Amino acid sequence: MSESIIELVDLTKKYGSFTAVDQLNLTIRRGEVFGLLGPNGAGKSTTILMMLGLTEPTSGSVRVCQTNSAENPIAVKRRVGYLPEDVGFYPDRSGWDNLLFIAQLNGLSPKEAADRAEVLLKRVGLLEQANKKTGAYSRGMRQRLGLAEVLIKNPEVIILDEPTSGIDPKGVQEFLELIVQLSKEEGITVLFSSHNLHQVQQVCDRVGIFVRGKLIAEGDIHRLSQQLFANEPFTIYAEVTPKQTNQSAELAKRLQQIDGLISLQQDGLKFQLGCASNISEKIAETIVESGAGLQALYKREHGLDDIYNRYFQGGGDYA
Ligand SMILES: Nc1ncnc2c1ncn2[C@@H]1O[C@H](COP(=O)(O)OP(=O)(O)OP(=O)(O)O)[C@@H](O)[C@H]1O
Repeated sequence: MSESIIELVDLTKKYGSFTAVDQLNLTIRRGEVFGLLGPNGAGKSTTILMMLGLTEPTSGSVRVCQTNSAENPIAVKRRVGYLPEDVGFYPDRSGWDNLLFIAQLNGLSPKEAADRAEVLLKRVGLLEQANKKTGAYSRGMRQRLGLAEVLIKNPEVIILDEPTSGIDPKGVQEFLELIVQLSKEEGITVLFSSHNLHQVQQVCDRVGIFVRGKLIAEGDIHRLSQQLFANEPFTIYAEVTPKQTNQSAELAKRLQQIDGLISLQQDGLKFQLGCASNISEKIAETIVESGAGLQALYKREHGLDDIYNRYFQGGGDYA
């Protein structure tokens, strides 16, 4: 197992009597893409600010790249790149000028800065628009330039806070692909904070579900799914065309008698069957024997949206 690069131990942040982050324990390993997932106000940004040493924990500790962020924020800042939700640029200067300025602030010589800026603008797909003023950049272009700025100091970790909000679907896809590439090809650890389940599911190796300052679940999606849906690991979907009236009600009764069927939901001609094992064959047989037409039958693994919804079922506990 690779070394841990972010370690939070009993990390707590209070604003007066309000607890924004509540005894958080989390370890993120080098090279992982970790998704911090949670609704608005869950405490994601506060946790990120503590990782960066930009706000002090009330208690507990946070170490990033083996450095205590509260005690030595400058050392952490040198090794960690942070892309906030909205990056500020000089709007009447070009992308190239903005990037060069950041490179020089990070101590690169003019030659190093120019060389690195060219590599990074190419990497984020902005080389052709490098001379355009950033005031005329789209939201997607701004985020890609922001990523280039973050990468200029060769960080070991990048922290992205809602990086794709407001970008069009194609731009989102390109941005997500870039993140995966950075992680896989350059071994950069990525912390991706978002409330977009599908994006997190697409790029993250592991996720942490965060609600009201607490981490209520953590792990890879497959394992979380196994934990939560232990009794019904399979969901099988069937679509039928009844050939007689009332046939679908009759079919529902028959399906309910199949061994291994745990739950059945019906929406018109569509059935959703929670099953203890893969009983697709038996389901198909039952439908055909009932005389109804079988239009479609497919099995789906539980995804992050099922996991998230399951945690929020009965809401009061978590939401
Ligand atoms: N400086 C502050 N003073 C008082 N309360 C704060 C402060 N900063 C954050 N909070 C509160 O702490 C809670 C967590 O906020 P935080 O911004 O960390 O959540 P989040 O998960 O990042 O949400 P979002 O996705 O909306 O940014 C919220 O209830 C917020 O109102």
